[in-house]
Amino acid sequence: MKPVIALRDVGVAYRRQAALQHVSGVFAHASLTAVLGPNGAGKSTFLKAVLGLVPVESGQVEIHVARKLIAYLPQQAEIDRSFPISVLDCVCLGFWQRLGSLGGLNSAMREAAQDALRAVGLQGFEQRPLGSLSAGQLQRVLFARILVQDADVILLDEPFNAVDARTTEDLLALIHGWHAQQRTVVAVLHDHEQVRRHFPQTVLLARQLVAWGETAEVLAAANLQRARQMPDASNASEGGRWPELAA
Ligand SMILES: Nc1ncnc2c1ncn2[C@@H]1O[C@H](COP(=O)(O)OP(=O)(O)OP(=O)(O)O)[C@@H](O)[C@H]1O
Repeated sequence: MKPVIALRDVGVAYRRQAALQHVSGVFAHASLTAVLGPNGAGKSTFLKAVLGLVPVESGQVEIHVARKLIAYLPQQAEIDRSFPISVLDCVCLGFWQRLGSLGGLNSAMREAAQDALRAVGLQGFEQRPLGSLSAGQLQRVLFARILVQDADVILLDEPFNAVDARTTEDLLALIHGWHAQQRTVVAVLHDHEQVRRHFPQTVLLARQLVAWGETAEVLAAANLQRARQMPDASNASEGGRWPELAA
């Protein structure tokens, strides 16, 4: 399979403190990959390094797709929900990279944004201010924005955080839809069982790369044990899944 993104011995540091070291691997075209690891393992940093949002201190990130064809969903905590914008306008931001700063929205785009809101179950929410939404509704809006973005590569940072089971199922269905359309999807997640069920490939991080490949092999007990031994990994992720599954 054609590589879309390749990392070669990538390292990232914040104020000289290493957050990621020696990460090498390839995302193949149309792959569906989870990024797992304990809190502080460098998962968000990994996505940001791929996107060029943090400088790599060593190694290289090779991107074999136009930057405007990469969509990114940051963690909800990084999104300014007080920004005075309607739900429809927020979805329309997904067109921005195609339009550039001077392009205008046309009626076809507004219709596509409405279709996207329908697809995520938020018909009728068009004029609601973003700040009035629940966490799950906001995540649906952000998925609608990715739908209109029509990206080849989609990077999601903890897309199911603070989202209920029903919304998670709906959003997982969208992810499977993107995968079926031959898009390359990478998601930072915490729920190992969910990863085993839905994500064929996994990157397991613990400040360094523990393993990258087929999910069943990556999530072998020995690898989970190695990830757990990362300094500070005792702060078990979501429901204590690290100790429970690594045993
Ligand atoms: N902007 C920053 N400045 C300084 N240190 C940072 C910054 N961002 C992250 N770090 C540190 O880098 C390390 C990796 O952080 P990162 O957010 O990538 O981990 P993570 O695996 O995504 O964690 P979590 O599961 O808690 O979201 C942590 O020790 C974190 O404190």
